[in-house]
Amino acid sequence: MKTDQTKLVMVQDVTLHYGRHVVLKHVNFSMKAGQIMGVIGPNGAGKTTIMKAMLGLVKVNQGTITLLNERVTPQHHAVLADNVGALIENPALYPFLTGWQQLQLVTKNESQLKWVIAALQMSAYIHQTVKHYSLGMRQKLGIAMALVTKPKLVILDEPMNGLDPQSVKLLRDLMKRLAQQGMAFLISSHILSELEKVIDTVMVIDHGRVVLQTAMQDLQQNQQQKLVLQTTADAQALTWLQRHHYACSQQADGLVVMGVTSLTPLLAGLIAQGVQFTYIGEQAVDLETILLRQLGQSVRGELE
Ligand SMILES: Nc1ncnc2c1ncn2[C@@H]1O[C@H](COP(=O)(O)OP(=O)(O)OP(=O)(O)O)[C@@H](O)[C@H]1O
Repeated sequence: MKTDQTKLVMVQDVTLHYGRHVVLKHVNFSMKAGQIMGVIGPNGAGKTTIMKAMLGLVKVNQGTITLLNERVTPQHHAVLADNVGALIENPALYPFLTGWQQLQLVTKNESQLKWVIAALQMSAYIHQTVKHYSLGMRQKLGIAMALVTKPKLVILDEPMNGLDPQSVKLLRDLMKRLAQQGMAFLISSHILSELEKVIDTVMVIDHGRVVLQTAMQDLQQNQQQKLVLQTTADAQALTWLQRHHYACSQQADGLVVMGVTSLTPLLAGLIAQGVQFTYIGEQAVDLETILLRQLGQSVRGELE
């Protein structure tokens, strides 16, 4: 697989309506090889619909979608066959086939089949008929069908559905490895805490509009650092910090101090007061909190 950095996918000004209901409104984004983009948004926001449009499963009313510079529409989608793997909603599986036989519907290449079965740790049940599979086993098989040919782009709608924590980690690590080899992923999920461990770019859709699209690194860097201190004398420490103009508050996990750029004067000052530390750390800010803050700011920005 080539790690081509040029645009793999371009979605330009896509608008789509079902009857009078406008489901996607002027959606624009692009993806390149090796990118892992997360799509998040409330129920009914349009996440599945944009994925379906990219797969030529629904017709857009305005705008264009291209993959490797070729247009994708319900009538014109040859480029998808060799380059895209997808799992949208529930995997379409034949109950009386075995997992192996299902995978063979996608490819007969034995080394690819063996690779994906080992990568997703499915060998214990791959020769059982699918009607005996649990929800998580079916989901893994659906993911395996999307990955087996190592396509350039993999689209996964809620891939963590029904997976146990071990399988979630397995999938996450696998996606990261494949992305390093150049495979691009577009993934939707409601489990933000899981998504943030794997994606490098996040796109938030709300009411059919892209309301935020940003690199995770930028999102995290823009956040103010928060220091958490647990001490033997919190009240005394708080008084000293406030007197020295630190923005701080007493919270459940300790004293939280915002925007600390240099630790030494703060620690030296408190130690001089006789305060002893039982814990010093950074407060982790999760994706949900960051996004809510960012979205709050952008909504405020629009109102102002
Ligand atoms: N075939 C259809 N005909 C009419 N309306 C549809 C159709 N498919 C989806 N919709 C509507 O389009 C909107 C977007 O649906 P979509 O499935 O893309 O949302 P989503 O963001 O994936 O939601 P969820 O998180 O619940 O999966 C919803 O209001 C839905 O009711």
